[in-house]
Amino acid sequence: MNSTKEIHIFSPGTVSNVSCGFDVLGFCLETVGDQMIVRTSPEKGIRITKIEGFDLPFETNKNVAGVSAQALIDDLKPDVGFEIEIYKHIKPGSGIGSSSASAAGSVSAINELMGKPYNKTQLTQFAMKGEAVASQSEHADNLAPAIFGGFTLVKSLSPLEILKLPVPDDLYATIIHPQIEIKTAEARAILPKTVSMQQAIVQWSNVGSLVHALHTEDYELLKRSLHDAIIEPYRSQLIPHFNEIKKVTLECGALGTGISGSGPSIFALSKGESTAKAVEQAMRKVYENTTIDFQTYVSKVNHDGIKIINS
Ligand SMILES: Nc1ncnc2c1ncn2[C@@H]1O[C@H](COP(=O)(O)OP(=O)(O)OP(=O)(O)O)[C@@H](O)[C@H]1O
Ligand SMILES: N[C@@H](CCO)C(=O)O
Repeated sequence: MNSTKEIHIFSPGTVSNVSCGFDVLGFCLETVGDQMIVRTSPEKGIRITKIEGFDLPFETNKNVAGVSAQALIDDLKPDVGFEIEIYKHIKPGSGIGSSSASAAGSVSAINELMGKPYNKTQLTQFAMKGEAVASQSEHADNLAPAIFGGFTLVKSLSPLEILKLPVPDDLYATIIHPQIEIKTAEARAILPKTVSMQQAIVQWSNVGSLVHALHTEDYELLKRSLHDAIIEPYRSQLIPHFNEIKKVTLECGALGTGISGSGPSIFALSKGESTAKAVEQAMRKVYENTTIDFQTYVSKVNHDGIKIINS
């Protein structure tokens, strides 16, 4: 192949866990994400040639975009190499899938450039190699919604099986991101190694009913399912004013409020944009009375995942 081919993509942020579904549930955001440009090059291998937005490693074996891309080309053995440019808008360590956006983005872009030799599950598998570098554990609950779009459930990691779930039409997410960094690896290290039977029963009942609520567009059931009996009590201690934000957003009409991924971002789900915006104002008020810098977003759930801007 002689001529250079190039693709420009939007790689979305994602909310994983969704309260009750630690390491299995996630959904994709419409308005939050990175951009990436990937092009073929005659020189074989992967090179990260530009990173804008945040200070991240250029070394292919340290940047998740490079690790994922390398996993793909180790399998595909293409007769070209690839240059990757990352325009980062999602702060690393934010809890809205910063590392996943890069890991999912590089493999999806290369797949497009090479004529789609892999399906979405295979792309997720390659991207997991990158995600493992960031969080020191293999999990796919941010990658799956970034690659498949919508709500996803990671049914199993080995073999990797991902289910795409329906998204109720009027569902909106509100996110507040306090500008502190919580590394996924550290937020995992504080979790208990075992859970009680009583906690497990509550949790799997909530996961089951949340999935049913998505299928039936039952917002009231969704509300009764968005609870986390296991992880939240530990991780919420790392997030300033978490309990207050939870209280005011629920008072405003949010269906549920929880930690986005491993935090520090907090997400709420609401029925309707006007409630989601009221929830945003309620969240902002809590941090406006403190010295904490923050950003907020209101977003529909993105149905398609990674988007090709042009190629
Ligand atoms: N391309 C990249 N984008 C983001 N983070 C990267 C990238 N490459 C390497 N990293 C490293 O990954 C870590 C951030 O990943 P981490 O999983 O902790 O955060 P996150 O992706 O925002 O969180 P979450 O998965 O909870 O949404 C940082 O140490 C960062 O340096
Ligand atoms: N499920 C993961 C997502 C963070 O990447 C966790 O909560 O640790």
